[in-house]
Amino acid sequence: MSLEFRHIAHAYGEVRALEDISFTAPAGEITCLLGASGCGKSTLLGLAAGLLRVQQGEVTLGDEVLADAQRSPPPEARPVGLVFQDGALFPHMTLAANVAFGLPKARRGEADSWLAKVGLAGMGARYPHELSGGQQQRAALARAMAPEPRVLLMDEPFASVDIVLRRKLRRECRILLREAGATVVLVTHDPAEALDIADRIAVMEGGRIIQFGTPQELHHAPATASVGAIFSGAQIISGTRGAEGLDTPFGLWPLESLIGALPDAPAFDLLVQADGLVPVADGRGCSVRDVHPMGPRDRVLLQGADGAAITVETALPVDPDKTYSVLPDPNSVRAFARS
Ligand SMILES: Nc1ncnc2c1ncn2[C@@H]1O[C@H](COP(=O)(O)OP(=O)(O)OP(=O)(O)O)[C@@H](O)[C@H]1O
Repeated sequence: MSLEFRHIAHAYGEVRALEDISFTAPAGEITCLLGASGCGKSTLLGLAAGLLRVQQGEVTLGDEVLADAQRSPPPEARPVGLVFQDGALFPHMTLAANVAFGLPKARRGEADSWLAKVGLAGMGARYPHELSGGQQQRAALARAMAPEPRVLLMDEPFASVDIVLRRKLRRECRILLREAGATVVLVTHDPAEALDIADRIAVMEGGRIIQFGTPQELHHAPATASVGAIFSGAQIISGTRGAEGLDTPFGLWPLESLIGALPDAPAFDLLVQADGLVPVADGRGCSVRDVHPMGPRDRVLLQGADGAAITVETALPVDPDKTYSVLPDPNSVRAFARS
């Protein structure tokens, strides 16, 4: 059952947190809300969960209105499971009791099998303080999934887990969620996390969605340079229209380096990939600040005369005592008009 947000706007007094948000989290898929702190992710989740009242617009589940300015059922009356950053297990209850808490009496015996699904087989008799942070978060996931809610809302669910375990846990979590067929909306500020787990991503900035799409769609046609920059190795540098191409702090770039045509504007945000750039030792003034060997390639940080920096990943030898310019590969740079 898909969860749809229609023309949602929200303010906390004078602070406008969300402006005309519309998107659909498709049934059985994982949709990530991705954006920097304060962009409105948790507010959006809170409106669907019933932690906040809808002020403007509506949230629908399938054909039914879940909440609008007139209707705001409490969280427990919504067919929605919630998982928060800290798991928030009941500390005085065993894991099995935690998981059984949301189940009808006849189904309470299922708690142990839900714990087994998240890799906590045989741990039902333990208390939350007897578990690691990652195990607590797994238990919280089991508790949220056990009642088989049609929708699962997750706010930074892996944030309190250490980085090594986080990746493992979110990949396992993705498989479990897909198998359960739940419609999931997951909040994160970490682009790598969104790309790792999401079927679709809503990229948010300043209370708005600037692009909604699959990771492939965002990669192939980013709406802004900042959307393109969520991918590893991507970076944004400044450029202006020159007589024979683009003037950048790292040299003159020919128009052939562009993907598509140059927008009609005097100044640009240029989206470039670190492994699509070639360092050229031509004494043009970019100094070498760092050369970091990373296996097959080196990661090189070059600094232009104006202080701007660019990262280049290259298999070519780079001499820290020389100065360079940087040349992009043909068809590798996306130019966005600078507002
Ligand atoms: N209770 C509140 N009272 C006043 N302003 C609030 C309140 N809650 C959130 N805000 C403001 O609303 C905006 C959106 O906040 P929200 O928590 O939804 O963002 P977020 O993207 O989830 O941020 P984070 O990643 O830091 O949790 C921010 O400007 C925030 O300061």
